[in-house]
Amino acid sequence: MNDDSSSVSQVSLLKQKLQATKVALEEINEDRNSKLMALAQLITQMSLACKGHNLELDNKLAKLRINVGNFEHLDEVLPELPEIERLLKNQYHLVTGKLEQSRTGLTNFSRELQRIDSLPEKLSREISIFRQELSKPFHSIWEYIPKVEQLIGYYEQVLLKQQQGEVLELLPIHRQLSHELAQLITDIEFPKPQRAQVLQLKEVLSSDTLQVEELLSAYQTILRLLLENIAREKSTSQEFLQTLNDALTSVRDIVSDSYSQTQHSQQSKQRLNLEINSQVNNVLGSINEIDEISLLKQKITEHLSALQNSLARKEALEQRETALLQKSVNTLRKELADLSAETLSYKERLFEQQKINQLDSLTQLPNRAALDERMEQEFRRFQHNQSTLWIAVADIDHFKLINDSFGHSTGDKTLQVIAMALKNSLRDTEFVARYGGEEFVLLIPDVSANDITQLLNRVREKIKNIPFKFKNQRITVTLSIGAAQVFNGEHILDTFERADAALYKAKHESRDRVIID
Ligand SMILES: Nc1nc2c(ncn2[C@@H]2O[C@H](COP(=O)(O)OP(=O)(O)OP(=O)(O)O)[C@@H](O)[C@H]2O)c(=O)[nH]1
Repeated sequence: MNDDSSSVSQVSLLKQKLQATKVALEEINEDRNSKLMALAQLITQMSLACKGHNLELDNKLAKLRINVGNFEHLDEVLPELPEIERLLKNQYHLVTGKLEQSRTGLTNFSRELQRIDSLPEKLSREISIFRQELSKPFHSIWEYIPKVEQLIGYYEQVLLKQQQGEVLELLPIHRQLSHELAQLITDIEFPKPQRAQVLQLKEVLSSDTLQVEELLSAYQTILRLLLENIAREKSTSQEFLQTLNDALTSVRDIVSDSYSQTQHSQQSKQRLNLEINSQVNNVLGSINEIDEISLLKQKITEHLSALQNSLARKEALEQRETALLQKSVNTLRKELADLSAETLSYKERLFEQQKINQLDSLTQLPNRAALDERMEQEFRRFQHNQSTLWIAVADIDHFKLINDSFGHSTGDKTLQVIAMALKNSLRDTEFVARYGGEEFVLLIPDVSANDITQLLNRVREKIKNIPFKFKNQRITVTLSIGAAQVFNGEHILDTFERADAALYKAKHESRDRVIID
């Protein structure tokens, strides 16, 4: 019994140990599985990181991911591993080679960047340090990418610097060109539809913030406008010449037609005249030869009838000739009337163009070309009549200040108002032109030396009293005027010089005054 009970207890002990071992084994299994799971996850992640470099490697890694995730097929993984390892090694060498190539590329590019002349010194130093860093090899793509970013950053800075350089670099020659162009378009007369655009261009060209691109584009626009005008003018002249040519051709045709018809009827007439003469001779012959009165009567009647017939033909011929002549004359008259209408309209257009060419587009006062013409006329009149003639040069005081304080377009409006006031303060026989900028020239005939100062001071006061109001500010605009009388024996251009010198004096004697030389 005792033996039996001890056997039972031994069996029970063994059972317990077995149970404990089973539990321990299960724990080991679980532990192994969880470690394998972690390993499988690591392999999966790593293989995913390698994806996309090499198709063969990708396939192997995909298979590996599936098999390590499934423990039952773990054995199938083992034979594949050496091949995967070989592919990975190859891939590693390939990537290292590529990285090395990229490093050389970056080094070359950074060296090129450093060669740029306008490279700021600070940037050049930064690139030198960058190049030193590039001397160490890259181990992974992750070292390469930031370097590329860095280099792109330097490149951007270089571009920015160059762009800024281009924008800011408005050389004195550009300023001079813009002023010359602004002056040029003031002197040229543009047709009405183009004027607003030209004034706008002038404003751009006079702006302090002018950019080179704006200057170039202004040149381009003005050139285009001028070419358009030339083409228009050319086609107007061509149209006129064409009409003239057509009219002359048809006149020539009419004249040559009527000439050949005249020739033809001249021959017919000669023939008829011969006929008539011979018929008259026949009558005379019959009178001489025939004595018997009844026979004579019969013969003469025959001759007279033939004569009548010839005369009727001659009359018909002459009527036809007159009718044709009338027709030719009518056609010629019509052609000439058309031509003269066309010539008149062309003359009017030319005259209009001439008038436009002599007007200043901003102020609508006569321009410098008109002034030259008028000066010559007045000078001739002065020489012929020995009358008096004055030249006055008037200049707005501190006009630049108006532009600078209130803008160029306010300056333009001021010029327009003053121009109108100047024009209205003169008599019809007197003349005012815009000489350029804020300068006007007056030609005043038939005024005595006593009256000229008073006259010009009246003009000066008139301008001074214009109630200008800019930006709610009451502004007084004044004029300085210099004047001189044309002397006997002096050329008018010398008088102009003296008037200009007098203006210079007025400017230096605190402005807003008239000085007579
Ligand atoms: N708005 C405008 N300004 C013009 C025009 N033509 C010339 N100007 C400006 O007129 C100004 C003339 O300046 P300055 O020659 O220094 O003469 P100012 O300021 O009148 O000074 P003083 O003549 O010495 O009293 C410049 O700023 C020119 O740009 C124009 O058609 N329109």
